[in-house]
Amino acid sequence: MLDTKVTKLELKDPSLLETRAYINGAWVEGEATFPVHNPATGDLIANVTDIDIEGTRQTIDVAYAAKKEWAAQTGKERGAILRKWFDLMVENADDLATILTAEMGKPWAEARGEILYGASFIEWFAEEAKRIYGDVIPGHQRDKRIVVLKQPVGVVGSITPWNFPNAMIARKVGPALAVGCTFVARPATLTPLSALAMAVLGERAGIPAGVLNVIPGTDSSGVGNELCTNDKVAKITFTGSTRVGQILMRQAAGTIKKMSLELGGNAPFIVFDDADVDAAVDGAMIAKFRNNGQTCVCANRIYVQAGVYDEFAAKLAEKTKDLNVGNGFGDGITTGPLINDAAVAKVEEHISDAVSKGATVTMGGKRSDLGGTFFEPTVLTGVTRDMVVAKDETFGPVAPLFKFEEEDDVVAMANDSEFGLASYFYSRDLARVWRVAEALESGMVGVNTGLISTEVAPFGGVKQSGLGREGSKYGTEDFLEMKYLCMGEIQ
Ligand SMILES: O=CCCCC(=O)O
Repeated sequence: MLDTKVTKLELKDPSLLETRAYINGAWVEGEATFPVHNPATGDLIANVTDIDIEGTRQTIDVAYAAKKEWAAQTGKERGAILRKWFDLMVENADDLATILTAEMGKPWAEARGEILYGASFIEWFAEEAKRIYGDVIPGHQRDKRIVVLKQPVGVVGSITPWNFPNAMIARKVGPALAVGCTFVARPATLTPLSALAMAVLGERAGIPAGVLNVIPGTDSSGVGNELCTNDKVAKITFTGSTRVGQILMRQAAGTIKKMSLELGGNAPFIVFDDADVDAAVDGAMIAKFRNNGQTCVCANRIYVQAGVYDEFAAKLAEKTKDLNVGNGFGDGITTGPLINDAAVAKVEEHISDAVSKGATVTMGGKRSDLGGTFFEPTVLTGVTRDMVVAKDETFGPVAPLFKFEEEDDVVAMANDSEFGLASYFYSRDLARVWRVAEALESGMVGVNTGLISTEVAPFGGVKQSGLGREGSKYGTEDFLEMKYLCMGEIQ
């Protein structure tokens, strides 16, 4: 039962809980609002301004008008503002985490970790702002010199998901603003408050009017379509499902926009006989149960070689017992609720399909006694290729264990997916480490680790997991155009 009375959040700085849209440096109250609820309790946290297609169009105009002046600033000037923004995020990490947990459900400590992770992208790109280098190419004729300039693409439209309401925006807006683009952010309808709180701090950091705009709302497909078809938007950056990514790509084709797409995954996690099994169990716990399994890089298929299968399965089940499911504000909680009923239904379908085809539930397997969308962390053994979990991303706390015999077979099974975002494997054989790392068809490979996300590395996928990379020294490239000057001699 969803509440209709707003529940007050305990914040050191209550002004961070902003419910208005942020457009052209002003806080805009819309005529319509929409409710944001805490998925752990159903409590109403806020009624947020609902920006429609017309409001989106006006915001794009504003961002378009602001782009010339912002691009004219030096990298050092833009970087200084971003650095201030980073400092403010870190200073306010507790409150930002409280807002994040309230709207998304992840445990408060994990939410705080996300805030620092998000902030790290702002810091990284504050530094990169000074390093947008061009090139000088030796001329192809005696009287010619060739110079390559890197210029900001212009207005960036950003569409981000509910599972990382801070970090997914941070790693898009950081590079965009660093190189001189202006930004229109459309946060997920379920989690707009983290994005608005970031904008509050962005304003305090001195981001000029029109450069950063945040337009929450409910008409996701209408606003997405406007961002993708509006001539004034030069680039779309999106994190979300492959299905929606395909729609956006089709819509953006009409105006040939640059696209960065960080889409679905179905990550294999492989444990070879020669692995350190305890380390592999620890890695699997992170890769599988981080954010309650609701992460695009979460391990979705766990392949364990026959010689260590039983040991690994027993140890993983034992560790899973330590997870503590509950309201993310509770002490010692490691695992929050799933985001909504549809997420629970998908998890239940995947488990019942696997069990109907012969899998065994060795841990969890059902809704938690806490009710709502809480679900018991689950381990399944005896999982086979014909089960839905082998093909579909579960996006929930289910660890399905497949048994394999040969390296070639497991690499073939791991690659037997239209997705190619992340993969993980554990082995102590150096030759195998290189062989398997090179053979896996994914943009990122965790070798003897279950956690690969950092601002210093290029995050992104191959195949239908997306286009482009976020973070790292490569992270600015998708926000830049290259222009070459062919310089003739002046006679
Ligand atoms: O769902 C995708 C979120 C990616 C989180 C990360 O950076 O690890």
